[in-house]
Amino acid sequence: MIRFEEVCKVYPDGTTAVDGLSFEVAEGELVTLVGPSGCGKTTTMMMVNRLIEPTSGRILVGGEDVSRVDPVRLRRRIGYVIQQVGLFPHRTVLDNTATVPSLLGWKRRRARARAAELLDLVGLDPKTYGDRYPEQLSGGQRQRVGVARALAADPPVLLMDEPFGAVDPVVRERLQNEFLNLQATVRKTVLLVTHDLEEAVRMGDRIAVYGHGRIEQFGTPGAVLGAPATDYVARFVGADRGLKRLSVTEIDEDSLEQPPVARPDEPAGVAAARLRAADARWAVVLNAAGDLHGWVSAESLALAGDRGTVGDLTCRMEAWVPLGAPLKRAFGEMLQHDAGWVAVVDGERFAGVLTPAKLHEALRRSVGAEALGVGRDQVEFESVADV
Ligand SMILES: Nc1ncnc2c1ncn2[C@@H]1O[C@H](COP(=O)(O)OP(=O)(O)OP(=O)(O)O)[C@@H](O)[C@H]1O
Repeated sequence: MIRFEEVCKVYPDGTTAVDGLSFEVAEGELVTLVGPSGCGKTTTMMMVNRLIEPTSGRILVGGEDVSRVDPVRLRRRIGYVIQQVGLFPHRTVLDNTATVPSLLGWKRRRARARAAELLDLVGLDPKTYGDRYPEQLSGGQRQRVGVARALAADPPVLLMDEPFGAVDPVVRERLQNEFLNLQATVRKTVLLVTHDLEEAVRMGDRIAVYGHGRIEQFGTPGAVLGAPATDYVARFVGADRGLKRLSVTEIDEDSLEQPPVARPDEPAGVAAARLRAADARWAVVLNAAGDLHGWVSAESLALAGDRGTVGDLTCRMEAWVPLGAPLKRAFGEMLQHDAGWVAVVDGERFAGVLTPAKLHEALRRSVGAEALGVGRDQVEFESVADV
């Protein structure tokens, strides 16, 4: 969808900002460009919408050489989100959002209706915020308007230059997650520039790690963190890449342990005997459909003796995560609840539990698989007991 072919940019003063760049962003893919300050990320991005012209090489968008498209028309087809947002101070939020549809000649009513729809999509109630001016918004809200405006004319391509750079880390993480949810629906082809590796890893389907004017490695976040292609990339991703991998490795069903199970309507004594025989200290409580009710300790079952059912003694499950969530989230839940394990659910269905040992095993498996360049499903590893 976006294709760079041997693109170079040398500024008039002789600075080579981009040096023979070739890569592709597939339709619906989000690629992050990450690297230290001054390595050519912004130059790369601005050549796509012709705010900067390359010295040599070609850039294609949707198969069309951008140098043959009128720049103004081109920019209306490409959403652009920048750190400073660049909202018009004297226009309301609604009018700011409707900018591109209006320029494209949409009728005023249609443009404003579309803008309201987009504000809603980025989490700003158009009735509350639509008539405000940019200065009456928080930094995070302004960024959301920036995203809404870029999406208003439904461009297939979105360029984002440090889009979440101007807000504090907490708001930043929230905006990143909101954007990822949005992207799951709108599926734009996105090129996102950042100097923050965490952001690149969290947001990108693939990451391009920039050295000076060149891509040092282009691959999935897992591959870049797990198997840095060069010393430069290894230094850039840093020694704590194992920890960063927690953010990109998903919890899968194979990584889970299956603890003993009890039913809510079961007599406490029956469950107690079963747990004793299995030498287990607790069981998960599931209903007949396999949905998670909570957990019960062997101790409370033993104390109850012949009185009552498992359901009476069931405790709420505080620490749980959905299947497919990153390992980092499971780790966070364990720490937050001071728990030795965390339940994993697939919708309502209980899928298993993740223990620290299983978490470690899953992490090792994903690092090993990426380093060998083989799919995770093709790899068999020793179990925790063998380690
Ligand atoms: N108009 C210009 N004239 C000369 N050199 C320039 C010009 N614009 C940028 N450069 C140089 O080109 C190189 C790449 O700049 P660019 O802005 O693309 O980097 P970047 O990776 O986006 O950096 P940052 O993260 O700091 O924004 C830098 O060395 C910069 O000084």
